Order: sequence, then structure tokens, then C-alpha cells
Amino acid sequence: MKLSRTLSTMLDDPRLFRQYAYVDGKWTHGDGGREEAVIDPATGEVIGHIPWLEADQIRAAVDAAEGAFVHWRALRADERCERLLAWYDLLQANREDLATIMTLEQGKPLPDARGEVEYGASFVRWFAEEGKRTFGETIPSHIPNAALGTIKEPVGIAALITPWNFPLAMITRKAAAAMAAGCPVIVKPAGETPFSALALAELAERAGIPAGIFNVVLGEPAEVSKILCFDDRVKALSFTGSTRVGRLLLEQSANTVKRVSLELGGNAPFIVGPDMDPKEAAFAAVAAKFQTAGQDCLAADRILVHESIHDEFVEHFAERMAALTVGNGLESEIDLGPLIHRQAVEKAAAIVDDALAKGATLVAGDQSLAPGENFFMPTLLTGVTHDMKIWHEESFAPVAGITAYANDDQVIEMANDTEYGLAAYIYTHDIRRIWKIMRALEFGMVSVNSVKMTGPPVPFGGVKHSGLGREGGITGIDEYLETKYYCLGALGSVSGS
Ligand SMILES: NC(=O)c1ccc[n+]([C@@H]2O[C@H](COP(=O)([O-])OP(=O)(O)OC[C@H]3O[C@@H](n4cnc5c(N)ncnc54)[C@H](O)[C@@H]3O)[C@@H](O)[C@H]2O)c1
Ligand SMILES: N[C@@H](CC=O)C(=O)O
Repeated sequence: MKLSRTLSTMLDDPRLFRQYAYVDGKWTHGDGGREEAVIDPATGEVIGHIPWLEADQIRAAVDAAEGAFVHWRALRADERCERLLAWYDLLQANREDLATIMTLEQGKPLPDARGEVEYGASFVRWFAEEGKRTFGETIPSHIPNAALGTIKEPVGIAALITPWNFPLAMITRKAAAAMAAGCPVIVKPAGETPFSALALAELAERAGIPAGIFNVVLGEPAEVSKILCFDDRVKALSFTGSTRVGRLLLEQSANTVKRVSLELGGNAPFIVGPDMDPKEAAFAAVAAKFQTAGQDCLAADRILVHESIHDEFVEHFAERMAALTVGNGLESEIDLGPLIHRQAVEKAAAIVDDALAKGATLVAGDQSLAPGENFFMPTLLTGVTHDMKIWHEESFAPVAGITAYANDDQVIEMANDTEYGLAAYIYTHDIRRIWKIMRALEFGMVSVNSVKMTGPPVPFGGVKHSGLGREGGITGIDEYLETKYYCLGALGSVSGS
């Protein structure tokens, strides 16, 4: 077993740090000898290596899943529930190690990483239970002497392709739903953050999840995804990531007519009504913008403030933003860690430059204070307008843009002026305004007077170019279920029932 001395010595249980792929219950290296380094974004140091599997090895993962499916689907829902709950218990018991791994590979502050482990584990518990409630229906028969109804059956092998910003929860929200439904999964995590996925595999094995049910494949992203998309045995594809890649995968899944769920980019408006206390709203906006250093699909990207309180709001926002600490997420009292890599920093700088060139005002944000080359200091721009990149693109960085608006109709138009439709925030206590704006917003999720909006019971997902389908909630498991209709004819005794 290869162990990076630094990372493994930081863990209570070094066996959670695995530098192999996990296929058919076995830790696997790449047959072609290809390897990729994984970097700590805070320090630029190599924290480990992962193998890149060859095409045949990816297909072998599909073979394994196909074999394992037969037994897994045949288990009773309560038997699958038991194994998933054992997995949940292990995630909780190993929370500290999982958080350390996450902070090292992703960069988010340790308390946020602990929060994500909790969050990720909560989906496992939720779907373990939901698996017992995949009810079919009885249908009043229109056919003489027949009984009609539906049963729910697992769709089959699910390929899960996930991003680096939430390396654990974006996997469990999909995998637990699929596994509870009776499906095996093949996870392709982001190359930047594979170790959280591999730790999940280690714990799945300890929880008694059979070989071939939870697989983690690693490799060149486009190559791996193509193999999974073109394989007819893979019946469902669930992807979380950028809209650009989501479109590509949707196209690649067309030939085999897969069930496709997409959780894509966001460009959330944060609307502040004229009746709001500017300080309260500004503090909430800071919280909604800077989590995970702005690398969050729910980040408040376009902050739209009524003109009557705009200046006061900006003052409070700047004051609160100035209190945010930036540094290595392993240190204490850090609010913002690094961005995932240097290109993300360059993209953030380009977005700021573009806005300034087009007339925005830089209120705060001094890059000379950045504690390392992958860090971007919290930045505040005012006078943001629709011709600027920051208006249309997800910055995925701690860059906040504020725009003043005059009335409700105008702010609705501004908020909807994006190809994205994931989440939106409204801050006002005027119930008529809430209702009007909430109904008019073209977004899958609207949060009113609350930064926190997610969790297991919630149908998470977007409209427009932000995605297809919903994860979590009571419908999340449906992404992995087929409805089979049955007609039992010639029964004799059921007519009229
Ligand atoms: N809607 C949601 O729930 C949600 C949640 C988290 C992140 N996101 C979105 O994810 C994006 C950030 O994550 P990211 O940068 O990892 O996204 P990304 O699209 O670059 O990568 C996501 C996954 O796709 C893989 N990938 C990359 N290029 C590929 C290609 N050409 N073919 C096939 N696979 C490929 C990556 O290796 C990774 O596993 C943001 O747009 C963010 O909004 C959305
Ligand atoms: N914060 C989101 C992930 C988006 O990047 C979530 O809760 O799912």
C-alpha cells in the first residue's frame, strides 16, 4: 500500500487515505502505469497520486457492477437500508479524518469540511430510509376482470460524475439514492479531489456494501466519461458540474438513451427589498457569497439591492467582508481557503478587470494581501451591469457584485437575465413582494430570508441551463427507479372493485 507520509500521519486511521481506484471491491492501479499528482491548493504541495485507469479497466468496472446488480437488487429494501445505515455510522465515526482529507485536497476550512461530512452523511441516512418507501400504485381497472398497478424497479447501473467543490456530499447525494433503489454505482470523482471518494469506498467496504456496488474509477475525464456514456449497460448518468460539460455528457448519452440527471452551474441573484434592515441583509449576503471561497453553485453572484438602501448596504457589506480571514484551511479561525487552482485565480482576476473596464467600482479587494498563489482576496464591486462578465458567468470566486434597482418589476427582469436557473435568494418581509417575486423567478430553488436552504428533505435542482431532475427529497430516488406497469387479466373476481 502506497501512503503519502504527510497525509497519512495526519489521520487517526491512515487506511482511509487510498491512492488506488476501487473496482469490484479491489484496490486497483492503472494497467498502463499512468499516474496523476493531487495537489493541496493551499500550499501547492503534492499530497498523493492516483492511477489513471485504461479503457478496459473502466469497462471492467461496468462488468463488475453488472454482476453485482443481480444480488443487490434482489435484497429486500430493509436489508439495503441496514448496509447504508452502517455506512452512515462509519462516515460519522470517521468525520474528523474525512474532513482532514477534504481540507487537504479541496482547501475549504476544516469546520466547513466537517460540515460537509455531516451534510454528505445525512443523504446516506435519508436515502437508506427512503429506499423502504418506493411504493407502487394500484390503478382502478378499466379492463374487465383485471387488476392493474405499478411497481418500482431499479433502473440499473448508474454512472456518477462529480465536481471538486463538494468532494463528498455530491457523491453521497447521488450514490445513496441509487444504492437504496437497488442500483450499483460507478463514481468518477473530479481529479482534483479523488481522496474523499476513495475514503468513501473504504468505508463502504467496511459497512458490508458488496463488491461491485460502489466503484470509484479514475482517469482522463473525457475518456472515462465517454466510455461510461457509450456503454449501453450503464442505464443512468448523474452529473454535477459545469453547464459546459453537462451539455457534452447529455449529448454523449443520447445514443444509449440513458436516464440523465444534471446538476449544473448557478448564478444566483440575491434580492434585497427596500424594507430590509441594510445591515442584516448585508451580513446575510456575505454569508451567501463567500462560503467555500465563492466556489459554490449556490453562491450569491448578483446582489440586487433596492436603490433606497443601496449605499448603507454596501457599507455594511464591506465592513463584514473586511472581517473575513483568508488562509490555509487547516489553520484555525480561517473563513476562506484557497481557490482550487491557479486558473481559477486568473479567471477571477479577469472577471474583476472586465467589470472595472466596463465601469464598475472597486470598493474593496487587495490581491497583494493574498497569502499564496492560489488565494483570491474577497473583492467587492458596485455598479455591476448586464454587459459585464460577472453578470453572466459564475465567477466561482470570492468576488461580489452589487447592482441597485428601482422597483420589483425591474429586479425580476434583472434576476432572470441569465441562462442559469438554480437558486435565488429574496430578503424582504413584505409578504406580497415575496409572493410576487418568488413566483416570477425562473429558478428551481428560492430561499426567502434564509441563507441556508439545502438538506436531505429538499428537492435540489435547477431549471434552464442549470440542470435536469432533482436530487434529495422524496423524489431524488426516482432518478434511479423505473415504473413497471402490470395488468393481471382474467382474474375473474376483481371486476367492479
Ligand atoms: N447544481 C449543483 O448541484 C452543483 C453542485 C456543485 C457544483 N456545481 C457546478 O460545478 C461546477 C464546478 O465544478 P467543476 O469545475 O468540477 O466542473 P466540471 O464540469 O469541470 O467537472 C465536473 C466533473 O466532470 C469531469 N469533466 C471535466 N471535463 C470533462 C469532459 N470534457 N468530459 C467529461 N467529464 C469531464 C471532471 O473531471 C469532474 O469529475 C460549477 O459550474 C458549479 O456550479 C453544481
Ligand atoms: N452547496 C451546494 C453544492 C453546490 O456547489 C449543495 O448544497 O449541494
